[in-house]
Amino acid sequence: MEPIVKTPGWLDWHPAPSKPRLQLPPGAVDAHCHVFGPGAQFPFAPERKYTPCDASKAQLFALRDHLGFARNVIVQATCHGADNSALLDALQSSGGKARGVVTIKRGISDEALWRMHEAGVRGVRFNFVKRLVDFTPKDELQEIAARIARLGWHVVIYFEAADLPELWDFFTALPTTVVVDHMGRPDVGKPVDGPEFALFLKFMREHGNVWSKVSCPERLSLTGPRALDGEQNAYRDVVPFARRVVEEFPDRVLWGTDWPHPNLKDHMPDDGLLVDFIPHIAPTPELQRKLLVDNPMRLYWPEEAAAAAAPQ
Ligand SMILES: O=C(O)c1cc(C(=O)O)oc(=O)c1
Repeated sequence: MEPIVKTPGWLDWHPAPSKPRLQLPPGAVDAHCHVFGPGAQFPFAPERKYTPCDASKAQLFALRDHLGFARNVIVQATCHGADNSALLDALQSSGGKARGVVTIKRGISDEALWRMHEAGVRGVRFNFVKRLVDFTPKDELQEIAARIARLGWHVVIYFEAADLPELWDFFTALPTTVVVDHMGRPDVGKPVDGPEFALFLKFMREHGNVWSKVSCPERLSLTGPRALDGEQNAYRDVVPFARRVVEEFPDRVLWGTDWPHPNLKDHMPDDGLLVDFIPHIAPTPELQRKLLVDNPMRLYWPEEAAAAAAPQ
């Protein structure tokens, strides 16, 4: 087999993340993270736009325990295309502590979908970020959305803020819960009260089925400071955007580490300090509990969330 060569300039995940100062609420969920390979066992997709380092399920579960999370939601990374084997293997090894979001093509059989459901899959990801994927026709995505809606799954969408106007009609016609990755990548150099972010807030306000991950400050920040060397006030330029979303839509927000942080160009954050970013955007224990426990449990482990809410 050919040796696997990482994309030039690739940054590997932080080798020794700190212990967060924030004590996470019991049952906290890291609701956006990935596994990469290992490439020798689960080859990367031929159509991929980058070749990452390996980031295995064991390494992900070790990070979960180190940071104090109880569960993970593993999202199919684009470097694996529509081959979800590494993700499904991770779900099956998680002892019920991980659920997943896959990428699929229209030819998939009902039986394959059902096997994914049994492994813990609860969503599909539609990606519109051009540097990551080739274009998929909207009619194919609509067909997939209609099929997975019947399983009670949701659609995760990844796009950049400038593309929201063009994608609006497609997104607002989706028949499921819709979860936006990384707040739709706002340009945080623009004002939080400006028209671009106002459109995103309107998207959430007018559509009660739209949720947002308030994740990836390390990707969105233009001025830092970086979550390194004990910095407790990292990525200050992202805070007003994420806090606005958390405060206006406290029951429709999720948070995740985004480990192992694909395609970061200038630094790799300390994941412990990323956790310490959370109180800046969700300042009260109640907001933190919704963001980290109640909301992800309702979406990914609804049977447990319902049982916990039922009168004894
Ligand atoms: O911005 C990115 O580069 C990125 C890539 C991927 C992926 O390749 O799946 O996932 C993410 O959540 C973010």
